[in-house]
Amino acid sequence: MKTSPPTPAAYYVGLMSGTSLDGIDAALVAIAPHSAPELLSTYAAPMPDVLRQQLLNLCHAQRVSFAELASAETAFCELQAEAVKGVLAQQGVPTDRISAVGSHGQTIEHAPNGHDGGAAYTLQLDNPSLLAELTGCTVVADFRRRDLAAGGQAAPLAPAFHQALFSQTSGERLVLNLGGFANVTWLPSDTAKSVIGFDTGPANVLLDAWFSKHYPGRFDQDGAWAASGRVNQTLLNRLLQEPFFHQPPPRSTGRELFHLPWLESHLTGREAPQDVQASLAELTAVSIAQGVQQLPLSHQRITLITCGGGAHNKYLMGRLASHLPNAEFESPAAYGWPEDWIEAGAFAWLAYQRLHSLPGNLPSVTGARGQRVLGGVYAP
Ligand SMILES: Nc1ncnc2c1ncn2[C@@H]1O[C@H](COP(=O)(O)OP(=O)(O)OP(=O)(O)O)[C@@H](O)[C@H]1O
Ligand SMILES: CC(=O)N[C@H]1[C@@H]2OC[C@@H](O2)[C@@H](O)[C@@H]1O[C@H](C)C(=O)O
Repeated sequence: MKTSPPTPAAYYVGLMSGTSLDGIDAALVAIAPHSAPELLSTYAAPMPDVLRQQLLNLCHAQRVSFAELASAETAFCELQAEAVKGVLAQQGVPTDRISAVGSHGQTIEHAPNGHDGGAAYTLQLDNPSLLAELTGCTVVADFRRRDLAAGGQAAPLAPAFHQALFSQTSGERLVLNLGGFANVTWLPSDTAKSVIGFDTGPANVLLDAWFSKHYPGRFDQDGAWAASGRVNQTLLNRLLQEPFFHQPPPRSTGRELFHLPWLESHLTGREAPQDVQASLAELTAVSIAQGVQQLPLSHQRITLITCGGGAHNKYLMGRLASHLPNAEFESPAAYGWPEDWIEAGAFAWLAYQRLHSLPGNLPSVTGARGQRVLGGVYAP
């Protein structure tokens, strides 16, 4: 009997600029049916200070002009094009080998439940038409709004990719993303069961904001400043009263809720700054541990695959280990995916799903009425 040759892998680029606004990550990914996506090369385009400030001004802005919006969007798309060209040059791959670029865009506001009874929305700044023009690649973009239209939270989307990525391995696992916000994915060992995933709350967003208020630089390297402080239990308890932490899934959040003024509204002004930093790290660790405790874990010991920039924060990882004593921490690098590239990889995979008319969301995670094909296609 003749067997047909295996379908060769197609190349996709995933672009992610997360809520930390530290830069645009580009991942070149080889994807073939029935095998785990393979990471071929990576490129990080750092966010220039001017663009970062422009984007921060747009996040939960009360008043903004269309000219400011357009200027930030154009600069953002130019940086995305630089990231696409950078990741291809790294591997010597010509543009015409790329099936599509999956672009997440920059989240500037996320209100999946609406505000004050208004319509639900999630806003990602992006210009896929310009990106197609600048790169000469097919671009897939606007991944979140179809899930929202189907009654979902539009986030987190990465759990579907986590399932695809780790489907070749067996056993119950958790994937934890420590980005600006933290989200957790439960992959059951029994594949007949549904994946569970949700945002647990802030991860780096408040740590970065409080650090930058006191020191030059964007983040507390290895959590050294937090480690020099002591957790203020009264402050921590006050922060944990935020209703988001007590909502059952599906749930997702963003900068519109957790921002510097939110933190400052809980301070008396008498706290030592380093104690506030330690308490913020504790808030992240405790809210993640509380999220994990809600999961229907079938084993006492659990493998926790940790990704996102917060995985480099030694102090935060130590606090997590202390609140999750039964967890065995594993790096996704063991699967060929270093911790900083999973989210960009997710948007390469979502572009693949779109071009093959396959669903991108998991209704068990987002709460959507059903599976949906996510994103729109912009020809080169
Ligand atoms: N060595 C380190 N020590 C402490 N923190 C670090 C270190 N390296 C990275 N980080 C943190 O990781 C953050 C960037 O993480 P990442 O790129 O995963 O976020 P993101 O993609 O913007 O987030 P999100 O998942 O919310 O979209 C930095 O802002 C910083 O807070
Ligand atoms: C609306 C939005 O951009 N949400 C981000 C954010 O960053 C982490 C967490 O909050 C997650 O919900 C999501 O990103 C990842 C890529 C996701 O959708 O899975």
